[in-house]
Amino acid sequence: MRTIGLMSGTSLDGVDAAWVETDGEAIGRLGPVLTLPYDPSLRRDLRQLLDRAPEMSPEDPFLQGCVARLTDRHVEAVRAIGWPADVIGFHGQTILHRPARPGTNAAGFTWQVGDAQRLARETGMTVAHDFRSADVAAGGQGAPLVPVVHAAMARDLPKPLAVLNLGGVANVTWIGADGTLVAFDTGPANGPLDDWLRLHTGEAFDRDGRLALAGQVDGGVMAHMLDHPWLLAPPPKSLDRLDFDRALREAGAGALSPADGAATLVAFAAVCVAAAARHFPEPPVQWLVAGGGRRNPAMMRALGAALAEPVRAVEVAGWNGDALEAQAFGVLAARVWRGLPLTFPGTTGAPYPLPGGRLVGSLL
Ligand SMILES: Nc1ncnc2c1ncn2[C@@H]1O[C@H](COP(=O)(O)OP(=O)(O)OP(=O)(O)O)[C@@H](O)[C@H]1O
Ligand SMILES: CC(=O)N[C@H]1[C@@H]2OC[C@@H](O2)[C@@H](O)[C@@H]1O[C@H](C)C(=O)O
Repeated sequence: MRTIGLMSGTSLDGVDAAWVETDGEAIGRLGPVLTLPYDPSLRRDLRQLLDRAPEMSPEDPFLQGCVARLTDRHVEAVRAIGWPADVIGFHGQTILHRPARPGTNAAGFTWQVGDAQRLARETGMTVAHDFRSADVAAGGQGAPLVPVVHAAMARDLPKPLAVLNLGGVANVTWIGADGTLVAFDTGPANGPLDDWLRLHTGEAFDRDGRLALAGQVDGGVMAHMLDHPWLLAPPPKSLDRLDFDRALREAGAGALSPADGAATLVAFAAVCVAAAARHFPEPPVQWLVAGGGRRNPAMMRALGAALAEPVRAVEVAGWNGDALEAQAFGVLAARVWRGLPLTFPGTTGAPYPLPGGRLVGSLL
């Protein structure tokens, strides 16, 4: 099938789009990729949505305005790709993620916003969307979803392999020699760092890790954060973009200088990844890193120091580390079309390999 994948990630920086030929299992021709950045006002409003989502009704006029603007940007991205597709994979924007916590009875909840019908109508293409809710309803974490695509991409690479995505939140996929998948969110990555930069410098992110590289890691804050139960909790596990904000505040991160705060947030992200490795069945031969965090030398240096194995950007394997998630949602759209499972016991804790997602036709 010809697919276009669209991903608007937790960094809220824009929508990534990619054209992929795939049957949902193997990956064929990879076509154009692009990112359409959000203008500062949409970015600010989406960030506000994250804060307000827990108390927000789906009918809220502010929310609906944001959804229309967000969806229009996705329509533009499909038009800018300019290649025809049989199905679009439309992730939407996660504004709240509260999966069921092991050991509790409360039902899980995950909320991605975006108007799939409008996207289908405007593009004239079929749209696959709502990728996470079936998994959460079945007791899974609803994230991460990309691991099955990581495995397809990595078919010919040496195993065991770890693929790490450094987005707003970081997630890892461990792929064993026999195809076993162990995948989960490792911890915060760029999310708290971006917020820190916005607060102290007005910049959207720490370009090239300059601020973090100028600072010192704070031992007191790190000691506090290393006690966080998240690090030892076994997978499956997944995070909301804001899950660590309170713990970081309580650890005193807010009192640090801008540079020391940035250095400490980077160090904590790396420590979370190192802690994640303890949950792998065996060490990987290498770590392949995707997502915007691989462009941050402070982050890559901290990972290199924290991990025993080589850490490399996914480009060494010929992948595109900016487009990987968008490409994955193209592949996942084909899987929705074919009714193939999206999630597995080893990825989200789904009770069994579980299909998900919904399709909207352009004529509806
Ligand atoms: N040159 C750079 N230097 C430092 N950091 C960078 C650079 N380029 C991108 N980043 C970081 O990467 C982030 C964007 O990463 P990415 O697009 O992978 O996130 P996302 O897909 O939105 O998140 P997620 O994977 O959690 O959904 C930016 O917000 C910034 O923090
Ligand atoms: C709920 C949600 O949107 N989670 C995102 C987020 O961003 C990174 C990490 O946390 C990952 O679990 C997931 O995204 C990727 C695309 C995934 O599902 O594989």
